[in-house]
Amino acid sequence: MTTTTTGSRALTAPAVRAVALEKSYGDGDAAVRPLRGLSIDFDAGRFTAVMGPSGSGKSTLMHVLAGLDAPDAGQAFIGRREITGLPEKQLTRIRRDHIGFIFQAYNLVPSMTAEENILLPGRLGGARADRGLFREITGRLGLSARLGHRPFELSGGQQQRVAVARALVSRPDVIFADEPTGNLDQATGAEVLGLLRAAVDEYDQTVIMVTHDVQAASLADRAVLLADGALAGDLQAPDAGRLAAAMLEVTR
Ligand SMILES: Nc1ncnc2c1ncn2[C@@H]1O[C@H](COP(=O)(O)OP(=O)(O)OP(=O)(O)O)[C@@H](O)[C@H]1O
Repeated sequence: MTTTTTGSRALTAPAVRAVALEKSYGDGDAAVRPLRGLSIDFDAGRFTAVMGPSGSGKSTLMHVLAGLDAPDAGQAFIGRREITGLPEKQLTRIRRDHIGFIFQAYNLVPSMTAEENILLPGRLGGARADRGLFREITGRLGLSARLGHRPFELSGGQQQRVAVARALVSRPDVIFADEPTGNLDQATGAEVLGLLRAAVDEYDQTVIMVTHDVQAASLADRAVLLADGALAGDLQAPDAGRLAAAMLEVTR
């Protein structure tokens, strides 16, 4: 495995940390508790898959760790920095400078072209995009001919690829990906997973990816399993067979 460190990376291990996170929605009989005292560390420069049954709290965890949603109790850290309770302005800066997101709702700006959407995080931060990297990533994702299109002119899968490119071009310390291959054909999905793997191996970034796909998760260095808002499994160098067995165990 080749690992090139950038030298300027501000984060030290763990890159992301959750401490006793609690989150619930609604009241009384309608209440759901997607996070129930969840604690977990994600080491820097590693690719971790997050698996678990539907409703086990995976997306909620990602939103809380990325500072997009506040927990009811507990703490979330990006590097050494606690993000829980930070004012929105500081959270925005941390997200812009350190985090890339590939979420199920792609959050593309409707009035902007694919190219403008991809370059948006860098523009907000005043950083100049690396054009070579931009061309490589959009080329590998099959977006070169679509860069002038706005989101409504793109298919769901193309919009998802724009969101993937946007999360990668600014080379953030941490990439949170929630089902990043959900809408893609097998070949494009494999390309996305390859880019995420390369972000870790070649650029020392940290990737945390929610997936239901044991094949996709087997490309990760580690897989954690959630059940009922708590940690139910933790596998190093997971293979698809062990993952399928572990998933069966937690869905029982
Ligand atoms: N904003 C919200 N308001 C109310 N309930 C919510 C909200 N977000 C999530 N939930 C509920 O919290 C629970 C956990 O949801 P979450 O999306 O974290 O699960 P998940 O493991 O990602 O599921 P899936 O694999 O189906 O995407 C679910 O019961 C869901 O309906």
